[in-house]
Amino acid sequence: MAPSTETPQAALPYDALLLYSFGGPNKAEDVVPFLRNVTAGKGIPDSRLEEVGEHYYGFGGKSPINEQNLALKAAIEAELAARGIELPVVWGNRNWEPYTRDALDELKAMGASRVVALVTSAYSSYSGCRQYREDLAVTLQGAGDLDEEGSTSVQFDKVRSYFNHPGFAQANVDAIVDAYRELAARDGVTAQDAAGATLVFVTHSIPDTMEAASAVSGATYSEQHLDLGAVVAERVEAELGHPVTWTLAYCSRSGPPTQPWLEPDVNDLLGQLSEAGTKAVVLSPIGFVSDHMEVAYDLDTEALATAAELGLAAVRAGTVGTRAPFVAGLVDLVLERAALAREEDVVEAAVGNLGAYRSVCRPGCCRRRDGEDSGVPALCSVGLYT
Ligand SMILES: CC1=C(CCC(=O)O)c2cc3nc(cc4[nH]c(cc5[nH]c(cc1n2)c(C)c5CCC(=O)O)c(CCC(=O)O)c4C)C(CCC(=O)O)=C3C
Ligand SMILES: [Fe+2]
Repeated sequence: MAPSTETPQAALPYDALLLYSFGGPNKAEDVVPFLRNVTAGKGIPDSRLEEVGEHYYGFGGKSPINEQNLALKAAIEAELAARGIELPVVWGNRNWEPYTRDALDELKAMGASRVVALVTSAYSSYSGCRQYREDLAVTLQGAGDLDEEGSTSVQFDKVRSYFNHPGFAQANVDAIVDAYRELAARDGVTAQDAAGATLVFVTHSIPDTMEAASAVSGATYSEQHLDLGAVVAERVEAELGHPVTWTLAYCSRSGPPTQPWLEPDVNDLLGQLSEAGTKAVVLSPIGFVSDHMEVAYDLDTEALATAAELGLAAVRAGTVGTRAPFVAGLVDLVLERAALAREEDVVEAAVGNLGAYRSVCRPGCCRRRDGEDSGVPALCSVGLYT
């Protein structure tokens, strides 16, 4: 943890931090209502929903995501306390309890009037940016806390997309280096095979239309991953002391088969690597911040089984979770957002070539489809319907 160099007021003008996440079911009875919340109006085929339901039932109907968010909340609170910063943290989710509305009620009960929101998605696309900003606006609207001019009884600002923040990058480097060491220590894996393992970054696939629309934020969703991947791979090489071949693959595709989504799927990619003579892989879920169901099922269950069938030695690297560089980085980002709100000059730290993302979203940022005006309001941009 960083030494206490801040003042208790370092987070002003904010009264509270909203840790804003996806949510997931806690028990078998929650699964269907949760999936209904996630997919309302999204045109996902029933067959896909039944299949995803089975992924959850295979884990007793309980997603690990809620406990992981509580752990992250505790880690952020500890980091704030260690730096002597006074800022209460409230947790809310788009798709399950505690809902965004529960968090809003809690914030109002505390008397909070300015809140900084931190979403548990590192990259900029509809799913990781605008969909949260819309949910916030619609929730405030439903509570009678937002008028047509965009005035709110509680004012929300958002921490920028942080995929290229140094803390997120470093926590991923550390997790990948650990994974290479685990691979080298594994029975039956030669030192040469472990050193030659291909580094496969994995992220959530999105429809091509969503990928195209994400360009408004500065670079597309996939380009953001490639930019970070280059930095992370270079640091991994430096730490391991040998070259590393890396690539990017996708998981968790849904939607009808006729709709193009980002490829290659991680399972297909493993097949291609194996055919080309690769003996070992490290799978790094850099698209996710914790080991939730998309990681526990799509990677640990499915992709590791594919690797085993192919005879590939494979280790799945950890997500950033509550690793110290990540948590410290999140607190740095909150303080950066506060300094921007106070209109102070700040250094917005970023690795790679894309530069720091905007804290106030550009008009048209991260729509579901290019040029589409859904008519849904969204907060944390220059206008309510921009
Ligand atoms: C980019 C992205 C992230 C990464 C960024 C981030 O981490 O936020 C992410 C995370 C997550 N996605 C999750 C779960 C689901 N996502 C679904 C569906 C979809 N995700 C999409 C995108 C993303 N999703 C998209 C474009 C769809 C299609 C529908 C739509 O256009 O919105 C569906 C419906 C069924 C299915 O088709 O899989 C489920 C159940 C969980 C919770 C896991 C748990 O419970 O532990 C988490 C963290
Ligand atoms: Fe998802």
